[in-house]
Amino acid sequence: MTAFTVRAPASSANLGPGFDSLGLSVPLYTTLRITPGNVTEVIPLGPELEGTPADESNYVYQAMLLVAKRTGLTLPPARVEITTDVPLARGLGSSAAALVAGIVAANELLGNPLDMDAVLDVAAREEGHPDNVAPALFGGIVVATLDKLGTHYVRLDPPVNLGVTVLIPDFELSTSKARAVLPREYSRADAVHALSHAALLAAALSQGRLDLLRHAMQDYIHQIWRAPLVPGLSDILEDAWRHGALGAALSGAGPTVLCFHDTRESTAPLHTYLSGVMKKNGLDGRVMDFPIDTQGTLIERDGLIEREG
Ligand SMILES: Nc1ncnc2c1ncn2[C@@H]1O[C@H](COP(=O)(O)OP(=O)(O)OP(=O)(O)O)[C@@H](O)[C@H]1O
Ligand SMILES: N[C@@H](CCO)C(=O)O
Repeated sequence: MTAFTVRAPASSANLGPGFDSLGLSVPLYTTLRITPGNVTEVIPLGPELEGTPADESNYVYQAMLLVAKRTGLTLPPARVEITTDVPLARGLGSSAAALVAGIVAANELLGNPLDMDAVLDVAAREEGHPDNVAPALFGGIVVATLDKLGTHYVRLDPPVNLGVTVLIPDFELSTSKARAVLPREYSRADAVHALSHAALLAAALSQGRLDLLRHAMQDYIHQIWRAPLVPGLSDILEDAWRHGALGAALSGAGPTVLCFHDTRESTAPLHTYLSGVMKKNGLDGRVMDFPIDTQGTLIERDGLIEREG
């Protein structure tokens, strides 16, 4: 078998009330170069991956082993080079990109025993929720559920004129720490608020109703509990619309904050506002605009790009 490359995108999960069930794909990428050979080598490259293991305990290789476990097949030896421009532990799905890239690479190495729905199910079960792995695999916006019957999803093409602006603070917040602050139980009023807003948000995104995003993205399930971990978050959720945002949310488990914008409008006022919030809170970081990635995970072999999903 010849060498091949797998590229999986970053993602932003939850989008406010769609906790553990709604996410979109962001065009920053984790890339694996897989070269079949006589020995297995795992080689993380670049500053973002400094400190990640250069052996089979690396999360990417552990993801590859999940396919061997699911199928009962043995992974052939290969050199696995890993690069990424997804910032780690910032709420942009770095672990999901690594997981999906590893699973897709192992599936390819083994002759594709798993179809894409099975790839998603392996990834969602490992991550514990499908809201990052589904958009990382399929691109676009994905609504997904995970339960004992399997992983079910609907992929939406992003509405025209919808872009994202992300504020990526210069500090890490692990998903496990940001989940530990959440309550174990919620009231019926909170449950009804969450499911009605998540349903409205999914419907609004599917119909291109950008006017509804700000209202539909209200959330009391996770953002209020996580706000103390993310200086400035409460202000941004309250005020970003005054500076051109169509809606705002904590991205995944944070600390990145995501705003939707209309691509026909300048995002300069939003950038000025978000940079000001960071400064006021003594934070460094980046504010960046992105389209929503629509390609998801791709395999490239001999210059030919194959669509996964
Ligand atoms: N390319 C990679 N190679 C090896 N390990 C990685 C890679 N990408 C992510 N990881 C592991 O995943 C951890 C980050 O996962 P975590 O779930 O805390 O945050 P995230 O996935 O970036 O954010 P979120 O889930 O909130 O969107 C890193 O600290 C690292 O251990
Ligand atoms: N839905 C997850 C996404 C982060 O992995 C959370 O908010 O904890």
